[in-house]
Amino acid sequence: MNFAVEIQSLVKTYNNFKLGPLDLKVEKGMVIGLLGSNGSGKSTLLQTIMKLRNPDNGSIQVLGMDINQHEVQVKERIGFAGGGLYEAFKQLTVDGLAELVGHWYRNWDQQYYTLLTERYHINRKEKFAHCSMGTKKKVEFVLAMAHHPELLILDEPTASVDLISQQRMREDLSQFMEDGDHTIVMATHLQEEVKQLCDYICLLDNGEIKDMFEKDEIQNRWARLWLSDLPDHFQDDIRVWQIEESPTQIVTNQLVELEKELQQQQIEINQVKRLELHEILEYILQPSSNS
Ligand SMILES: Nc1ncnc2c1ncn2[C@@H]1O[C@H](COP(=O)(O)OP(=O)(O)OP(=O)(O)O)[C@@H](O)[C@H]1O
Repeated sequence: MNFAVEIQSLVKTYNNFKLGPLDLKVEKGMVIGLLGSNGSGKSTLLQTIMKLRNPDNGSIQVLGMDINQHEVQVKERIGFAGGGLYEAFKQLTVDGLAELVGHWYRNWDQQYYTLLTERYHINRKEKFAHCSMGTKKKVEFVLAMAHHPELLILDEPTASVDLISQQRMREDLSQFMEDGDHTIVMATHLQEEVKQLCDYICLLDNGEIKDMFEKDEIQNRWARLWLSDLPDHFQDDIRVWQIEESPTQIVTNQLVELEKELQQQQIEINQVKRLELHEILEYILQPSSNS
């Protein structure tokens, strides 16, 4: 299989935090959302993939090449936004930054850069240091897009960005994905972003991958059911994640199978409600009361 990112046994430690050991494979043509609470290690992971942080252990292949051995060739093909990458050059104007960044990439597209700055209402004459937080995020995004990368690595690309620009970014990212060979790995806290863009979700918890799953599949599996009654033996059923009384409700992560069984046992299902993504994530991060 063709992977855009392949990580094996990655470990990165700080004084009070350890990322990994972690294995991750990202198929080409997919959008992977990295989700997890503040401090779970999303930025550390993305920055380590980009070699902005040195891992203690492990190997990272990006677009089929070892990032350590082929850093320049690999980075030519990646668009990265996040991690305060341009703070060191903050005395430059946006146009000045673009000129600098443009020299790093053979595929730099000045016309596309200009079009994007207009689309996002960015004042190209403004010093980067003077740009608002949201504008800085938009500049990072535009610079990442303007050299037509194959892989986008984005760290909360729309955080602090106004709603209209957020929507435009999502549209631009969807368009970016229309070429089947493109891939996005993005850290996000926004449900809207996950809903509109992501194929897979990788859930990080305290530096470890807690789960990785297909977004549509998981949303079909998790539900809350209101029942007329629940026989005792369901208390120990691993498909039943949580039980509540008055009225009798259960949360399941195996809706189809459980519905079938309840019907066979002639237990009346009064209502079925699919869970929102944030509810599902909360359940996954908590141990099941039936496990
Ligand atoms: N340079 C550093 N030195 C020491 N500790 C660090 C450093 N950078 C990050 N950390 C710690 O590593 C942990 C993970 O941080 P990281 O920024 O990767 O989390 P995150 O999942 O991206 O969080 P958020 O959602 O808030 O952006 C945190 O405990 C953080 O304090």
